[in-house]
Amino acid sequence: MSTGSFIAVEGPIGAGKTTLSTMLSQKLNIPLLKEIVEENPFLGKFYDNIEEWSFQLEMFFLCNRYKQLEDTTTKYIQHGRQVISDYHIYKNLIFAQRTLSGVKWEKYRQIYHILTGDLPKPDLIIYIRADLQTLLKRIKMRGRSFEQNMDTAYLEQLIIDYDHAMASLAESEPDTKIITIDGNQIDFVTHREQFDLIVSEVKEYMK
Ligand SMILES: Nc1ncnc2c1ncn2[C@@H]1O[C@H](COP(=O)(O)OP(=O)(O)OP(=O)(O)O)[C@@H](O)[C@H]1O
Ligand SMILES: Nc1nc(=O)c2ncn([C@H]3C[C@H](O)[C@@H](CO)O3)c2[nH]1
Repeated sequence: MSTGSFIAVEGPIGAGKTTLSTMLSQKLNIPLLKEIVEENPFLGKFYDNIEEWSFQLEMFFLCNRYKQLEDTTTKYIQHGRQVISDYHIYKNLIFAQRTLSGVKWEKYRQIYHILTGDLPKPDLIIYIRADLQTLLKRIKMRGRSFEQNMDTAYLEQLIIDYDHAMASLAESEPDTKIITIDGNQIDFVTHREQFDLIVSEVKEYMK
């Protein structure tokens, strides 16, 4: 596998992962793996009642991502082909450790490690950091109905959890390069030159 074969874009809800990974995929002509959102049967129920639906939702995300990454291995990674995804499998733990507790968390944690132990890890993570105001603004602008009454404390906690998770990944997977983008300041959607800077940085790493 060449350096930078597998790129993952990460960040809290509404940070711009899908937007940036789609733009990079088009610009660099790399296939894109996208999260399943609209077809997720538990997401709406989850936001109405987190306690009731969290286990089903976390398992759904985990199984979907497992399947996608398994396919990615055979289709792209084993053949040294580049691929970009709008998530890192580790995000399952970031969310699940907040939404699950007790026996359910323990069961989930064990299943997570069994399923993901041999999945491919990205060579490069692009981490979009953004503060609460920026995320709320983008979630509102995107307008998915089930996200409009999201508890701000949940989102605020996720922002902190993401910072911890990225620091932990940097330590546990030192071979993975992490590029951190300040999503409050850098607007790669409306300022083309800011997107071009990200592209240069990614290309530099992929050499
Ligand atoms: N840098 C940016 N500047 C302005 N608007 C942006 C920027 N990035 C994303 N957006 C807008 O914010 C909204 C959320 O972006 P996007 O769907 O890419 O986020 P996401 O991180 O993939 O979200 P989720 O975690 O829900 O999957 C979209 O409407 C998108 O057009
Ligand atoms: N609980 C929970 N666990 C996950 O693994 C997870 N991944 C994404 N999401 C939520 C965020 C957006 O609303 C929407 C689209 O990303 O789905 C998740 N929620």
